[in-house]
Amino acid sequence: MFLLSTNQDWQEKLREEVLRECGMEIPNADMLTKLKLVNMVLLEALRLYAPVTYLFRKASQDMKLGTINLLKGTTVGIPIPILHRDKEMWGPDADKFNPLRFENGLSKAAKHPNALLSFSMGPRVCIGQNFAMLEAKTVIAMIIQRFSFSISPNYVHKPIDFLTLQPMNGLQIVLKPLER
Ligand code: HEM
Repeated sequence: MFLLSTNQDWQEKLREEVLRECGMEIPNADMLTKLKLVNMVLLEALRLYAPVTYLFRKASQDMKLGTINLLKGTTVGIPIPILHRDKEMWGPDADKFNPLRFENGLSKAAKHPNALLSFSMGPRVCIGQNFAMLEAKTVIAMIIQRFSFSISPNYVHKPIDFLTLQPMNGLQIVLKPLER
């Protein structure tokens, strides 16, 4: 909602897509798979503001990680926001909101196919990721069908890691009902 409020052009593109694929209906599974732009915007939001900011792993044995020697029992913290804004990995516009980077799919968006770590990866990957994406797509689609929205002048941009990443003083959005 924050990124669509501050990028009105994308809000309008998403509204066109949602109204084309769903009309004013509650989106069903078939419709949701057709919401490509909504998906791209959600992936870009998960890149710029990953809700889980750190992954922690413990070395189960002595090992070499790249050039670093890790002793058994060492805890490694993986700072997702730093990796998600790495210009070498994502390109010079890594700090910018650019959903088009996901145009050719998740694995082609960055130099490494698994660069997006919002849901982690490997054996402990988030088991709720497909559900979370479907839920978010449905909610965004249903809001965008009914309202245009912008950020309130009272909003102060202070993302804070409080178990998950959140806006420190809330996210004040101004909603305007769309006439249909
Ligand atoms: C945007 C929403 C979500 C995000 C960003 C997210 C992110 C993550 C991340 C990063 C992990 C790995 C944590 C780690 O290994 O340290 C994880 C694990 C997990 N997530 Fe999610 N998650 C989301 C939604 C959900 C939902 C909706 C469910 C359940 C319906 C769920 C269930 C789980 C479970 C059970 C694990 C543990 C998997 C394991 O360790 O084997 N998540 N999630």
